[in-house]
Amino acid sequence: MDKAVNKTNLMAAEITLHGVKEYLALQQHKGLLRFLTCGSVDDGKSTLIGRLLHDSAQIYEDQLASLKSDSAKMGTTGEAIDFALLVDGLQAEREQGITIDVAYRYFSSDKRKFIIADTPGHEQYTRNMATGASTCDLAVILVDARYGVQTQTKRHAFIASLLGIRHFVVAVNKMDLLGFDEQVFNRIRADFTDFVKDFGNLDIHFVPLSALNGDNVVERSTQSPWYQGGTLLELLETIDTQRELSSLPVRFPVQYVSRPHLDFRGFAGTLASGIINVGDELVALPSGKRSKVERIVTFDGDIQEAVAGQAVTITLEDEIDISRGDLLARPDSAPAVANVISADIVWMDEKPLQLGQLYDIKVAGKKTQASVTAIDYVVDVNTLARSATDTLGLNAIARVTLELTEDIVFDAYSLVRDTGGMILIDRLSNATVAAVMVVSGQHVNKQTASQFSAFEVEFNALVRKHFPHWQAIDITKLGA
Ligand SMILES: Nc1nc2c(ncn2[C@@H]2O[C@H](COP(=O)(O)OP(=O)(O)OP(=O)(O)O)[C@@H](O)[C@H]2O)c(=O)[nH]1
Repeated sequence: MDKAVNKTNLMAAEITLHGVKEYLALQQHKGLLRFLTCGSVDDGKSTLIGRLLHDSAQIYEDQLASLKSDSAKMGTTGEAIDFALLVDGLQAEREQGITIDVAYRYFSSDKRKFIIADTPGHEQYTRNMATGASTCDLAVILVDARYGVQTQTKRHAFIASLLGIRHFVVAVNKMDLLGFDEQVFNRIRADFTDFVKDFGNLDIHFVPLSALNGDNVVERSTQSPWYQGGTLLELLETIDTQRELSSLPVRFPVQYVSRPHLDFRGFAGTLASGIINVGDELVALPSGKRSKVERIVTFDGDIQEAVAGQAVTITLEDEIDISRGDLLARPDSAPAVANVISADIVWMDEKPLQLGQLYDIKVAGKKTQASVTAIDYVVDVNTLARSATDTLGLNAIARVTLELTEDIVFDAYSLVRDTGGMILIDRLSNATVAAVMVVSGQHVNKQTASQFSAFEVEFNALVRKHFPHWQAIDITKLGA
């Protein structure tokens, strides 16, 4: 007998218990966690996701019936259900060599709603992983207990942390094959912790599990009495990723100006970080004009307080000129402006980066132009070794200097993703060619900076990097 109640039955039971209205209200107010799953081929990612969906009763009756008959047909797991078949769409695509994108799956438990970004683990899919990671708050990194921390594990951890993920769950899978040996688990924990020690302040959890048998996935296992932590689902339900955003400075990128009639002028968007209350003084950037919050309007009516992640429309007491792409912040913690930025980038286009070429750049609803004027270094994603280069190919990760045609309001990506994350777009093909994570920025006097060609700026940067003892000055800072 299956231990999981299937979704149709569970929903019916919950609705009977609470009534339809309460049920819908309950669903609506559950928190949302977006997480990324990554692992190498055969680590058991598909089995784990399938197991998670099944044991948390996310499978409809008809899905379960076809899963049972497919499992019997394939015969890969004997009498048992092959949970990997649940998430096989992606695999089929991979075999056919079709370009893989991120597969998003949705499920919910009593406590939270989840969106899983399931990304392929191969090195050639770095851009897909980066795309998936950019919207996630947590990464589940699968490790096959038999092989421990592998090169791929390190690559995944590096890319996830580069894309701003601070919460990690390392799922040490296939522990059943090693008799749930605590020593194996401890070694993997020590190896992983050692590898990420320079990645900043990370919140890392480790869980020993068997995706195949369901140990410590949703149900607590009797095989690992030495493990005191939560099951994978418990961790996903309880790790707090939201609070951090609310404790950051207020950043409200204006997505559009709402003017349904003459008496209403509101600024709609999603609060990227911080908390806004009615009556708070805000400054509009780049204009620098100030006003106070008059109303915070939502789909469900007015509210007094908006927290990070909420989509709201804000009206101000004064008529000040604000347009799409502008940003609202508190005057005492407003972000800086810059036209020269230092950033980590993931190159996502088949066509290599051209130094000096003008690309469109988009940040928090604002679009302008930028060129990469220097590549400080490119990172080997497998060893993290840095080297010099003058171009970047598909999936390359590098630290670069970008020069923008006008000032933008920005934050470091590590502080606020929405105002520190940008994309570069090819102006002819309109393809997204790079994800940009800002490290720092500065305003450079354009008159002075534009005296120099892109080549001169790049050459100057190379000289400064490789011959620091010459003490060459930074020409981009002249007259700043
Ligand atoms: N013994 C054991 N086998 C497992 C476990 N989890 C997965 N497997 C087996 O490992 C093999 C690979 O599992 P998949 O779920 O297909 O692995 P994957 O990482 O999704 O593989 P790709 O999709 O090819 O990247 C299958 O034969 C699974 O049955 C586990 O916890 N214990």
